[in-house]
This record gives sequence, C-alpha cells and structure tokens, in this order.
Amino acid sequence: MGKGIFVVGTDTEVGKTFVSAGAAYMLNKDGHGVCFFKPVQSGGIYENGAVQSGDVQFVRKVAQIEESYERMNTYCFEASVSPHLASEIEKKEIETEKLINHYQKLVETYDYVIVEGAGGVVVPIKRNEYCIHHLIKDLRIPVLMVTRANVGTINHTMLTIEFLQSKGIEIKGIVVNAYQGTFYEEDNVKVISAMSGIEKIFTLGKVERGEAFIERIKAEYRNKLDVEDMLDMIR
Ligand SMILES: Nc1ncnc2c1ncn2[C@@H]1O[C@H](COP(=O)(O)OP(=O)(O)OP(=O)(O)O)[C@@H](O)[C@H]1O
Ligand SMILES: C[C@H](N)[C@H](N)CCCCCC(=O)O
Ligand SMILES: [Mg+2]
Repeated sequence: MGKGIFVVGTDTEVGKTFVSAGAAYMLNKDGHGVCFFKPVQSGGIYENGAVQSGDVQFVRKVAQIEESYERMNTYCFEASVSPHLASEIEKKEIETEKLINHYQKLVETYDYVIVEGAGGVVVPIKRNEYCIHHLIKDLRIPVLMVTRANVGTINHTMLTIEFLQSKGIEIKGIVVNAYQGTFYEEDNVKVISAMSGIEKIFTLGKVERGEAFIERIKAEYRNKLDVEDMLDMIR
C-alpha cells in the first residue's frame, strides 16, 4: 500500500500542477513508483476529439508517468468554472464514491500518489454538498500547500492553513511558488513561517517560458527541493 499527498492551493492558478509535476518528477527519477491523480478537472482541453485534463497531460510529460490517462483523471469538464458548476452545465453528476475508488486503486499500485484538487480548498465539487476539503478528509491524506510568493499571499496562506487545521487536516509543508526573492517576498516567507509554525517551507523560482521549458522546470526543482525533503513530507 502506497502513500498519498494532496496538493492544495490558496487559489486557482497558483502552481499546483507545476509543483505536482516537479514532485512527481523528483520521486520518479529517484526510482519510486509514482502516479498523479486529478479527480476533477474543469477547463479541460480538446485533444484527439475528447476533452482532456491539461493538468494530467502536463504532469505526465514532466514526470514521464506511463499510467493510462483514464486512471489519472475521473471527471473532466470543458467549462472553465468551478467543478460543481461545470458538472451542472454538462449535466454530468459527480459521484464522489468514484473519486475515492479511483484513488484507492492508484494507491494500491504505486508507492506514492500525488493528488491535485481544483482551485482552493473550499471549492465545491457538488453544490451545497461537497468541497475539495471533504474529499481530502475522505481520502485520509495530508496536504502539501502551494502558495503565491507575491503581495497578498500572507492573508491567503494563513486563511487556508487555519481552515485546514480546523478540519483536522495535516499540512506537511508549503511551496511558495514563482518566488523571485524580492525583499517583500522574502519577508512573506518569514511571516508565514513565524505565524504558522510550519517547518517545511520551500521556494520555487519563476521559470521563464520558451525553449526547453520542461527541462528548466526540472532543473529548478533539482536545485531547490531535495528528494529527501519530498519523501519526508509524503511518508
Ligand atoms: N514557478 C513557475 N514558473 C513559471 N511558470 C509557472 C510557475 N508556476 C506555475 N506556472 C505557470 O502558471 C500557470 C498556472 O500554474 P498551474 O497550472 O500549475 O496552476 P494550478 O494551481 O494548478 O491551477 P488550477 O487551479 O487551474 O489547477 C501555468 O501556465 C504554469 O505553467
Ligand atoms: C477553472 C479553473 N482553472 C479551476 N480548474 C477551477 C477553479 C475553481 C475556483 C472556484 C472559486 O474558488 O470560486
Ligand atoms: Mg492545476
């Protein structure tokens, strides 16, 4: 039986997929059996005549995961809105049992499973019923938080931490993403560290797009986050 970690963000577009890809790559390179799981994707992309999860495709590419696409994503909706609304628009009900079962199958097969939600932790999967944090509880796994580095992150990060702790969800660490080392970003990390008491806080730099983007992401990861740190969090 393997272990799972749920990558949560303080918002959408903070870099959950970016961080998941790097983490999966590091573990894979170190010889561990690792898979990525995106239970619900909204804002899917058209590929080979079907709507697919761009997050799954990105992580598979960076980490060279060979698992079939179907096992790595349960629901994928085209509308780029909250999952509960995307599912209503497309008249496809999300069965939460399915999400749990798919995760179970993966965690029985792999040493480590990296799960990515959608947006932040209070994003609804089913209207008035079930959110990302409910899924985290049902999967019984700890979380790795991804936060922005820039101005505004102290508030978002602390609110997310307080909320997760109030639900009894364990936070293994924080990745402060797209960190550029400005004086205020440096101070943001200090403040979050002191206010939260969370020991494992890492920073990942902003990788410029263009040629060899994937290779530069991998290099950024190798330089910043030791595989032992990653294993420490996920174990
Ligand atoms: N450190 C970084 N350097 C360069 N680009 C980055 C970095 N982090 C994220 N990005 C880019 O920013 C965009 C948003 O990141 P990402 O897709 O990982 O966010 P997300 O939190 O997974 O969003 P969602 O809630 O939609 O799943 C992507 O295009 C990604 O490639
Ligand atoms: C479409 C987007 N990229 C994500 N997949 C879903 C983000 C949902 C955010 C909902 C909200 O917090 O208001
Ligand atoms: Mg994502």
